[in-house]
Amino acid sequence: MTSPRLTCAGLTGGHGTATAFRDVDLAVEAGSVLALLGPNGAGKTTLLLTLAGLLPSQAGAVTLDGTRLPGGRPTAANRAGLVLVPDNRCLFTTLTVEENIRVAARRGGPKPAAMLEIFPDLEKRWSLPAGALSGGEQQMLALARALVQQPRVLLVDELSMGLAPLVVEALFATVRRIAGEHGCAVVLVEQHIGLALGAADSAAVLRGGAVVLHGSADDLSAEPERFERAYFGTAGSTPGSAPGTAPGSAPTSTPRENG
Ligand SMILES: Nc1ncnc2c1ncn2[C@@H]1O[C@H](COP(=O)(O)OP(=O)(O)OP(=O)(O)O)[C@@H](O)[C@H]1O
Repeated sequence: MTSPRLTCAGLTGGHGTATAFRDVDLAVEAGSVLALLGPNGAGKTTLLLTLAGLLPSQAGAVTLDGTRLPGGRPTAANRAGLVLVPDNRCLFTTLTVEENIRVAARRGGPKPAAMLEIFPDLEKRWSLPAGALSGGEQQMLALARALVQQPRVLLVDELSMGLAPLVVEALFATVRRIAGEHGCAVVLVEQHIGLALGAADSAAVLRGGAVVLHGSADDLSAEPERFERAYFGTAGSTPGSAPGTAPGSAPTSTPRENG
């Protein structure tokens, strides 16, 4: 039996001595997408930064293909194949699109132009500074910079931030393609619940630093009331925040509700 591409077990972390999330167990298979959802301040970004080694964990372990990663060591995590696309995209705004990808590329890896196969819209922007791109194009460039590193695990924070839903939908389709064709495991931290569940294989809801619901994306989409209870901690509904109609919502397994 093969181990999942990425796991965390009993992972607890935060900022300094303050704990932002605790006892998180997750597993993501190669080629699949996990959506990490939850209200503001739930601890999603802090968890993602801890998985990427940018913050030290307070307890627990992260493994990649069965090998434990040293906590709090971003370079080691990156060398092992973990690549983070942060919510601020981290582009060099005065460098061209091509230069942005080139500085991220690894020796012996794909050439920057190979990224045009996945992001053809960047071709007409190839020689422009990244700062001159639209928000959606900048997000494509951020993903291209990640992909040129041939990630085994792609961690994406708030892909949808500041973008129109149609642009987000296209980007999620690209992320799905990246997972499928490149066989990497993807963790998406997202506020856009419906679109994220539509793009993901599995999802976890983090609230108050704890995973309160975890299951297949189809199952979570099929049970909006249960999802909202977990997400908001109440039985009430908030228009526009419920998971949208994810495709293929037939249940395949029962979502796990924790508290
Ligand atoms: N740099 C920091 N220093 C200290 N505490 C922080 C820092 N960043 C975040 N926190 C705290 O950690 C907790 C979790 O924040 P985090 O940003 O991980 O949540 P989130 O679920 O990503 O929220 P959002 O969806 O609003 O981005 C919050 O209580 C927040 O105030």
